[in-house]
Amino acid sequence: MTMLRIAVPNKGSLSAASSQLLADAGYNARRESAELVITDVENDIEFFFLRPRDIAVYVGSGRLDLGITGRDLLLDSNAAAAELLPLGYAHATFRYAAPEGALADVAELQGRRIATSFPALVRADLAGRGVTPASIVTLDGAVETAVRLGVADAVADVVETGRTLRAAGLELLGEPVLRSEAIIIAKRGAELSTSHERLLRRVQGVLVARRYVMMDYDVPSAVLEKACDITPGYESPTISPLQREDWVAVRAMVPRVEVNRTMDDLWDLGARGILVSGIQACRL
Ligand SMILES: Nc1ncnc2c1ncn2[C@@H]1O[C@H](COP(=O)(O)OP(=O)(O)OP(=O)(O)O)[C@@H](O)[C@H]1O
Ligand SMILES: O=P(O)(O)OC[C@H]1O[C@H](OP(=O)(O)OP(=O)(O)O)[C@H](O)[C@@H]1O
Ligand SMILES: [Mg+2]
Repeated sequence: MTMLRIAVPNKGSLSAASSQLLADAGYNARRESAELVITDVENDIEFFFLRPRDIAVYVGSGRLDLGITGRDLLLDSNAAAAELLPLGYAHATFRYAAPEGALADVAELQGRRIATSFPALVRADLAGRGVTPASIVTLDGAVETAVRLGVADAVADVVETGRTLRAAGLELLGEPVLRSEAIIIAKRGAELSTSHERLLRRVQGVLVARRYVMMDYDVPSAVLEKACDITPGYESPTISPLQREDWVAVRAMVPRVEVNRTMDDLWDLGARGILVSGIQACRL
């Protein structure tokens, strides 16, 4: 069996969180310095550190088995690669923007010059709307400045907080073109081997452990059904007997963001001894 080969972002917004995710999944993908390739002998995997924008190209060509990149970068690449798993970080939207008060909606991009680092994505989106721009000006970054410097009338760019846009005197135009986040990709149509699947399962385990906590509580049997409606668990809550009659213990996974509301609801229902603990790792 050949070694699994994975592409990992070497720079930018995706880089640190991707290395952390792999480390949490038990892989030795820590770069001491500027290594371009790291071999994790124990797990029989090679990690190739590449520019996020290039990762879809390598994976689409079949030279690397899997890669971590951004959904927006994948869609802009036209590579023969497909999304396998969203990773829950590097969340951003991709949007049009124009000088404040200049344009009313996306249709008014007709006949305008649009600056972007994602020309294929923009071309496809505008074609889908039947809008023909005068030109698409492809820039490497700091796209927001293109309007002020007179090389474009509007921009299409990654927006997280919107701070960069506002600072450049631009306002959003229309709804987001897409919502992006970090994703794992594979060659389109490729069959997944057991070692691919093992890596995906490990990463999924980390994501679930990050998203959920374990909740334990005691509740009168009379309201058990209502309690289980509040904490349905990931699959199904575990119910155990208590020595105290007419009470049971319940154990269920709860989304981290809902922990406090869930505890309030359980308390109001009559549950007591509510304990919350973190999940270190899991396979579900
Ligand atoms: N401010 C941001 N917040 C969240 N995600 C972002 C942000 N900027 C870029 N991204 C996302 O990061 C991914 C990689 O983009 P890129 O490699 O250009 O990162 P970057 O942080 O912009 O790096 P660079 O410093 O090289 O411009 C893209 O999928 C993009 O959606
Ligand atoms: O909505 P915000 O929170 O302001 O974030 C969005 C900005 O962040 C990224 O820029 P980056 O700093 O990577 O510079 P770049 O444009 O040179 O890539 C992106 O390209 C936007 O410009
Ligand atoms: Mg950038």
